[in-house]
Amino acid sequence: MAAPSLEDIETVTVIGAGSMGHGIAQVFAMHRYDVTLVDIEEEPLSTALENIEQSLERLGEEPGPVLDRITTTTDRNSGLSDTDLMVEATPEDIDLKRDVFAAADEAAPEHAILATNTSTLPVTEMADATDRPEQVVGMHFSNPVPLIDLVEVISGEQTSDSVIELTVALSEDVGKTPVILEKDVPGFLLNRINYAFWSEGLRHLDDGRHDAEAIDASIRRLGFPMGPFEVLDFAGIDVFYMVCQALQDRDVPVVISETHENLVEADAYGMKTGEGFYDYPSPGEYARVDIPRERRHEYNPYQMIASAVNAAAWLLDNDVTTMEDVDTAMRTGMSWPRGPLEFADEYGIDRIIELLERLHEETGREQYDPHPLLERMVEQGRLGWKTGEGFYEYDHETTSFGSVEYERREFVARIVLDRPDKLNAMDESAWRGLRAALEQARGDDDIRATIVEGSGRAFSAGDDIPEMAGWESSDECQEYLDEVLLPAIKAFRAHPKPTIALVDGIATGAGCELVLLSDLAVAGDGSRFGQPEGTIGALPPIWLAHGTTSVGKKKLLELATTGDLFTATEAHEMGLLNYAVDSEQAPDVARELARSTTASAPGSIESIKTIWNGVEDDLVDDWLATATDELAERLMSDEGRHGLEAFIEDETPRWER
Ligand SMILES: C/C=C/C(=O)SCCNC(=O)CCNC(=O)[C@H](O)C(C)(C)COP(=O)(O)OP(=O)(O)OC[C@H]1O[C@@H](n2cnc3c(N)ncnc32)[C@H](O)[C@@H]1OP(=O)(O)O
Repeated sequence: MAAPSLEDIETVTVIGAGSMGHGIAQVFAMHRYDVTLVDIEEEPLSTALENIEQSLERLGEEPGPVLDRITTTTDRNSGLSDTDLMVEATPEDIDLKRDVFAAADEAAPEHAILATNTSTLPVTEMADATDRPEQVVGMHFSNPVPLIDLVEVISGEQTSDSVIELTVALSEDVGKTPVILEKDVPGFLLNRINYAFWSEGLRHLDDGRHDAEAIDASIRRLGFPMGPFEVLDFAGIDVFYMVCQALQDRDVPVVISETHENLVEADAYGMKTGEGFYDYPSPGEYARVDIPRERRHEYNPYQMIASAVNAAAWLLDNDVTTMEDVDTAMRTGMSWPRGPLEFADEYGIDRIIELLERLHEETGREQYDPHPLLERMVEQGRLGWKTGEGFYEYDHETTSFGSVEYERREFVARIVLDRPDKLNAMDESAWRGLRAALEQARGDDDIRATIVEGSGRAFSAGDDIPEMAGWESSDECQEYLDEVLLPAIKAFRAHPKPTIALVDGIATGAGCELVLLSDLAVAGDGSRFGQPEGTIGALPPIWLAHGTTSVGKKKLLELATTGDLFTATEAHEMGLLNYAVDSEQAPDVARELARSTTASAPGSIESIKTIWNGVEDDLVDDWLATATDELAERLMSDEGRHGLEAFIEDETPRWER
């Protein structure tokens, strides 16, 4: 039988007055529908009405007209006799649900649609209990129903297309965002991805490598309003336990973590019991957990994202749902700032696979075995932002400026110093290339931040020493400084967008000075910094003129006079870096920093930079000019000649007075 049209649906019967049931009743009643709420006893029904009233008041809605549209009854058959749509919201017990569906099939009019709000059980098995399987559909709301807009619309094996269409229209009519699951797979979309995501976090609590705070801090870092353990505490650790069991029952390879088991055994379900991963003031009383921000780089949150992406790939490759619906569901239903596939494209599909392979090797768990869909994407060059196509398509542009590569990745300009065999030493072509690349980024209104990095094992080892050794007079040196190096430095400082130095390796001499002059800087933990110019008979002009705005005098002079290399941790401690993180995470932390700056108005950022440069110029006065004059002298001195020659000959210079 053809499904009724949206206009034909006027009465809705909700079976079960628990937290989901009363929320569903409220939402339909708020949108023109006459609702009958059914439960086996009076008490849950009166509690449900009280809860609906309170919820409406909190939403600033007048309760009267909405409550007037809700009738309650303990007589299921009479509640169904005149219904256009049943939404079943009873406990997650397949036998119970099949009973409800069989009874509804008897009691409800022939045209009525029978929907289940199950979060995990097979819609098809409920449909089988009726003689109208084509009119049985999954309509999975999210808790709290009045606040979370997602509805998973699930097709059972025989659900008709017109019933799916109608369920989508109904969801939209009550202000919800529907996503469609063409197949009735265990966990549907949300819980399948939630399991993949949360279980990767939970695993670490068992082995003690990371704690809940560190993992929550790292996920918040990506823009999530709450970390996974805060969410589990809020939603109910027991509820997720039931989801895990239901997935297991339906042969999904699920590993329930020991920590999870222990919490459930101890009745520590989270906020509702006052205790879970965190403690709460009293049972049922929510207090936002204080997660220390400084712990946000301890764990790599992309491990959880990668696990979620793998689960999403399974859904896509099995034609269960669409890319857009995966991302919409996680954004709308779980408050992800971006969907898993959007995250994957940004991170790089090749890197997602690398992470998964490592996790698979570490755990042997099937959930981490990279899905063939991801492998096919890599074979096709669909790596995400970096190739202009991943799950989605992007505007992508690459240009070479001599040994400097320019790449536009969404809102970020990526400038790569690319002379890896010379540790990205800055010769004339590199300085000119840097300047041209900055110009390109400057002219692109869509670019909101510029990341400068090096290819290979260095950021940059500094100015090109053989090139410097080729200068024959101070004037030649001065001319180079005035026409090549200083204009590039000036363009770097005056760049209107935030500049972020991303270091993963060596940053010495002018390389270290570029880090000093960048607005923000992130380095991998294996990086080494230094100002060794004195050891080749030269001096570091920018370090001396600008250094004290970041580094104290004693440290600045110690490093300039000894040429000692120092670590990323030391660089961070002395104020040269915003973050020193493990190398694997460094590019992501730099990109996240770039994204964070997009919260500020581009004009404000430009003003902020202008003012800071002015303050620094006042402090620096004309010392940079003095330092470059001095450098030109030094390089032409006997010391300078000897030092440069010694480097080229790979000898230790001998300094005599
Ligand atoms: C005003 C002045 C400003 C300045 O910036 S002056 C330059 C200041 N910088 C320096 O003095 C650092 C010079 N480089 C080094 O001391 C060493 O490198 C490092 C300690 C940074 C790394 O040492 P290791 O890991 O052993 O690498 P490797 O074999 O020395 O270098 C690999 C290749 O890179 C070339 N290279 C390194 N730095 C420079 C440079 N600044 N200018 C030109 N080439 C450089 C080398 O020569 C070599 O090349 P090949 O393999 O052909 O021998």
